[in-house]
Amino acid sequence: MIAVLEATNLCKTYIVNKSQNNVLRNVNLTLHEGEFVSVMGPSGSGKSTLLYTVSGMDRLTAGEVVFDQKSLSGLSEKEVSDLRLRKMGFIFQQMHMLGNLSVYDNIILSGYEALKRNGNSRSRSDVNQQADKLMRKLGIIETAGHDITEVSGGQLQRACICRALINDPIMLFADEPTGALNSKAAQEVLAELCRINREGTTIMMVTHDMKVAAQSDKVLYMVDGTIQGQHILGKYSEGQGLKEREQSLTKWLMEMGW
Ligand SMILES: Nc1ncnc2c1ncn2[C@@H]1O[C@H](COP(=O)(O)OP(=O)(O)OP(=O)(O)O)[C@@H](O)[C@H]1O
Repeated sequence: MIAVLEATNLCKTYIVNKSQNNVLRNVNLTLHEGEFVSVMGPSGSGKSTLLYTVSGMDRLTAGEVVFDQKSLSGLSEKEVSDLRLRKMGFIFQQMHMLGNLSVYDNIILSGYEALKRNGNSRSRSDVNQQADKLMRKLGIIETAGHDITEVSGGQLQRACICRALINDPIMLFADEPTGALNSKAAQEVLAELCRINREGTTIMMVTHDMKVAAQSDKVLYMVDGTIQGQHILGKYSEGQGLKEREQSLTKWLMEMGW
């Protein structure tokens, strides 16, 4: 199996008012191609910080992250930013859509940015076609011209998934992607993530929701800046054995002190 992401002895320390907060303490982590891994744990245990440091959004204090066989610490800020734009996609609970643009324009924006920076073989019309294809696939094509205030939370989060996929990333990073949604919309978004993962995209997702994590392949449990354990569930096929997966995950989470 090929490793897409490898973090070794990862440390992240914040200094606030001269006091040191060791948020990540020697974390080791490997994600292989095609894996769907959830990160759970108590509030403040460092889950989001882990996601931001391994994806190069935040610099490490110590340790190493190798993404797609490149060490992030050996790259300049610009190179890390280019790598994020081309190879990584991001989905957040606070969706961070631009209010003055339509749903469609929000989706194509980073596609155009990648063209501008890299001048690769794609044209604007290829980006437009990709946006169109993704919006149809995720069932939101009718919202293309809408203002972002004119669509439901579930539609907006599906638009965020389209935006994250516009440059065909090899990996998606999702921080509480269902956190702001009702349970029906959350399940729809999760079903899309599972489908995207089955098509080959590696996913790392932070979630507080056991039902959401139960559909990933593996769950990591963080406490106080370290990974305390992992629970392997295997690949989920829609509609199959979800109850048993939820039961086994709940039992394990209880053992971990959740
Ligand atoms: N930019 C920052 N500057 C200073 N401290 C920070 C910063 N970001 C996070 N922290 C601190 O790092 C710790 C871990 O935060 P983080 O958001 O990673 O936890 P989390 O497990 O994702 O929490 P939650 O489940 O509540 O979202 C917290 O103590 C937080 O206050």
